[in-house]
Amino acid sequence: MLNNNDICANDQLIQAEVQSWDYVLSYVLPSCIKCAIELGIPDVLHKNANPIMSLSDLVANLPNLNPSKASFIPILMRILVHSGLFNYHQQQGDGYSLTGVGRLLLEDDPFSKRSFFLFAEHPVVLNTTVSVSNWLRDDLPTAFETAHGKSHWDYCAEEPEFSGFFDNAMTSDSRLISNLLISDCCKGVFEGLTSLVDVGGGTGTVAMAIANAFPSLKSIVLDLPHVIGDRKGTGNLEFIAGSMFDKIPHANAILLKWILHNWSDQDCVKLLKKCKESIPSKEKGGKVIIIEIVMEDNNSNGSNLFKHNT
Ligand SMILES: C[S@@+](CC[C@H](N)C(=O)[O-])C[C@H]1O[C@@H](n2cnc3c(N)ncnc32)[C@H](O)[C@@H]1O
Ligand SMILES: COc1cc(-c2oc3cc(O)cc(O)c3c(=O)c2O)cc(OC)c1O
Repeated sequence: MLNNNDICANDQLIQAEVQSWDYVLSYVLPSCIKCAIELGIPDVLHKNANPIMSLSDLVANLPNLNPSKASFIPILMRILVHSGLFNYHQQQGDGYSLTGVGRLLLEDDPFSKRSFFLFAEHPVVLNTTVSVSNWLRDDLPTAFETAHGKSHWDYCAEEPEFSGFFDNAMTSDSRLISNLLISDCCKGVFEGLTSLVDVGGGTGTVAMAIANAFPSLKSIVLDLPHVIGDRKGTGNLEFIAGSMFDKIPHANAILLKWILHNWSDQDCVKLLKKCKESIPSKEKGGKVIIIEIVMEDNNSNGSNLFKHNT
């Protein structure tokens, strides 16, 4: 007969077993989200005249689905319903609709996270994530270099397809943050400035929003040549190709959005010194505006580890 200690031990084992299956299968959801995006499921649901779309209509409207695979769509939908991306409407005979999070997978939603999901599931990124233990054993600075033999930025310069995925992911966040930056809550930071360099400004989404909101402010995007490409500025927006470690154009202010987290402390100090050389003193209005994820102190329990700070 089982005593109380055995029952406790059994309960703990069952809990551990359940938890471990969650970990083993945690790869399933991101790959199902990628699959749904690539099949066009969120966009087909969104474009349907009725907010609830029947399974048969959904299957019939998926542009690239091989008819022999139609019976697998309910299984995919079940996982995505369970994860809160789609609603399931049984009363209406197996119907689906988009949830609030599901809307963020749409191609033309202004706050779409779609390109971030596609980037995170790109084979180059997946190969990086499975190389972390090798990286901890070798002496290379990043897991990306362990997996691919060169830095993320050199790889991007040579592989336009991957670079496009990365730039699109960054652009999607920039669209969201730009709206916030030029809103009442943040626009004071830019008032009175006549020039600003968005260092590592990517495809220019943030600089463009600032240039449009502040017509008397010249907004310059500095990024690597493969990112700037043949982008041409207009009016008060300019694109400059170059390395921020070589030369940063002079301006009243510098914006560093999602830059410092990619670099070691020593590189950050080097970069911040370069920034200082390119702006007037604090007394004369010079400023460096940093947008980064700020981590709580190491002693916290991690429940609010990530905070967006401006
Ligand atoms: C994480 S992304 C952030 C892009 C953009 N600021 C944003 O938030 O969407 C980092 C950017 O830094 C650029 N970058 C990397 N090394 C650079 C360098 N040496 N000089 C200029 N830009 C660089 C990358 O090309 C990329 O666009
Ligand atoms: C936020 O700025 C950056 C994000 C990322 C990045 O990188 C990875 C890498 C990975 O192996 C899996 C992932 O899901 C992601 C991301 O989702 C993600 O955002 C990378 C950066 O520079 C290389 C960033 O600056």
